[in-house]
Amino acid sequence: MMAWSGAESTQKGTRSVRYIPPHLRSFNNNGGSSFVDNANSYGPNNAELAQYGFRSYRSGGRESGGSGSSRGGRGYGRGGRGGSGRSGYEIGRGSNLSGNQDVNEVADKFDELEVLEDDSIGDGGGINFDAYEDIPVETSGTDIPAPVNGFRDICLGERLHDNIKRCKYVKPTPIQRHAIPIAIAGRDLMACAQTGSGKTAAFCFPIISGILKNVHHNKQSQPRYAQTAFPSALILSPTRELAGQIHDEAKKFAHQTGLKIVAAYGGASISNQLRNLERGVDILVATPGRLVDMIERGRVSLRSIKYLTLDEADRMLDMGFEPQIRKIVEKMDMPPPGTRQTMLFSATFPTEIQKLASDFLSNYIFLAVGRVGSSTDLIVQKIDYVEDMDKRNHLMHILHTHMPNEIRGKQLALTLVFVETKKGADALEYWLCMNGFPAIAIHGDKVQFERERALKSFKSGHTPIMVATDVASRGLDIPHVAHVINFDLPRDIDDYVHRIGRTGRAGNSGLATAFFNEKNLTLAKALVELMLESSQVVPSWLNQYADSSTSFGRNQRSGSSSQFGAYDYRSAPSGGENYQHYSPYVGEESKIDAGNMNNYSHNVSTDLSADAEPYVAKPYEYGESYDNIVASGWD
Ligand SMILES: Nc1ncnc2c1ncn2[C@@H]1O[C@H](COP(=O)(O)OP(=O)(O)OP(=O)(O)O)[C@@H](O)[C@H]1O
Repeated sequence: MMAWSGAESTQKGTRSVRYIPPHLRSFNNNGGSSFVDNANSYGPNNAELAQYGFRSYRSGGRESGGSGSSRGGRGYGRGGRGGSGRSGYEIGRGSNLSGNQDVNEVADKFDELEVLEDDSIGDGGGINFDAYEDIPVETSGTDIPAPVNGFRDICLGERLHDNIKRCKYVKPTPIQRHAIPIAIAGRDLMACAQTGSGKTAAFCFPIISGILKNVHHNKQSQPRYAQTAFPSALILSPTRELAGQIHDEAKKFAHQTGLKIVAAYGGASISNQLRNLERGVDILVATPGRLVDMIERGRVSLRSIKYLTLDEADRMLDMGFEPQIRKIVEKMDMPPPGTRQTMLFSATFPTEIQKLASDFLSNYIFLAVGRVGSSTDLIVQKIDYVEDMDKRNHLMHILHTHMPNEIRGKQLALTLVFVETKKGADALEYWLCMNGFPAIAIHGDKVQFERERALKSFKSGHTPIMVATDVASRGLDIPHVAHVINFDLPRDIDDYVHRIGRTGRAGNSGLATAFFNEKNLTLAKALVELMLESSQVVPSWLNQYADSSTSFGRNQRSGSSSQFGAYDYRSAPSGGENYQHYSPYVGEESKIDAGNMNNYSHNVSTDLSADAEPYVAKPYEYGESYDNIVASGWD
């Protein structure tokens, strides 16, 4: 029996208590709510769902003998598992929203897009540049090239300029204004800028432009060994989905240039990827595991690499990925720093990672747009105190409040819910669907086909709620994500920054709600500091938790703070030597309330490392219901 209280109903002769969210209690009087007819139905009624093209999943669940309980996350392999190819709920049929639109359509039809003149696109080409007006920028290093105001101020080549217009990018974002001239000048770069601020273009444009300028030289210098590919540029990403996204973006930027961009990531057919490589490759976008595999098969050589980029660089160099990145960068045949150009990008850059990263760089420039690791003011952050046992109830309340109302453009606003574990993601997805909320889960235990289908279904609005682990926390640029909910808060504030950064992108506003309780105590201080930096209202109870907690705040993490908190570790008096190592994984382990959280397994590595080198950590000894900590879904 669910431990919810509220209105009462009679079921099978016994008095049972069911929960009705306060704001929906009036529905009883109106007679329009499913709450009146159905003791276990908490979702919006069919009429509400139909309005958006959804078919309620609720009745199906009950007919199939569902107890209405939210327990029992196992064995409900709807759709995704076993490959029936359909989710239990069917959404979007006949919808006038963008439900059936293929999300890749725009990329596929790029050819047909007009190259508009600047003044016909409008001021910001869809980006709210006012939001970035006052952002402080700090650069350090020697001989720093000056920033530019417009794309035309840099000689990127006509074809690239045309493609920039096709993308409707009128003005460079601040990170682009500063990073592109630095990269064009051939300098190594460690760049930190807020989520959704255009870092992808900031590293893609100089690479594309640089290869195009040297195309003749590149062709001549490329050894012509059969079957081995010699890319000129390598872009590494921590997740398969992000690699796919960067690949798609780079293809748009390199449209009609003749450059060949190939993606190589795990979970997808290696033979197809190898075939693509055989046709030639200038820019290879890869996840580390699949790349190592290809190199070891002799199908890729890194000896012609002139440009190396690590996107989400701090993630790529943390404990999950670092050995593999070192192998790729230092132990294969890649030219050394100084010979190749290396660029590292992320929204967060803890100092210890900066130190590691400097091994890969030569005389580099450090660039921080905004404070290192800060979140953008465009995201309204809300923190609710919610005990574990109340989380679902509270989530439902929030979804009721927001979901039926919000339409962004022509599409229903999307909600992204982050949970800690893969099983937790499946369990919550199931529970939401059982309660009439169209949800789909994405995590590292799903096969790639399921992951891609989940993402596509979410992006298109077919399934406007996605429950995700950290596999979806970084880099993904999904339009219309209006709300990010941290159902389970991460243990690391940087992960929080990346998660909430799935909304409030490209100058748009967004909302991020987090469920906080005493288990998240170690995050309190950093959370308060982050919120204050981005002008958020901090609840007084959270301030009290922050004051009482002994956790590290952000300043301690970054080792120093300058005017606005940007920080190049080289500028510390001891070159960063006095930095206190901070690991979110050490100390207080998050003990998950298995009773409430339904088949949660505690996994010490975040789900992002599912795309990396097999990483086996010590299992927590919480009892038999917890699995060994072996991340799966390796490349
Ligand atoms: N100059 C520009 N004008 C208009 N839109 C832009 C411009 N630059 C980037 N964008 C758009 O802004 C969005 C965010 O860009 P991008 O995904 O590169 O952000 P990011 O900084 O890499 O974010 P994250 O830190 O989450 O990886 C994308 O939809 C991109 O197309």
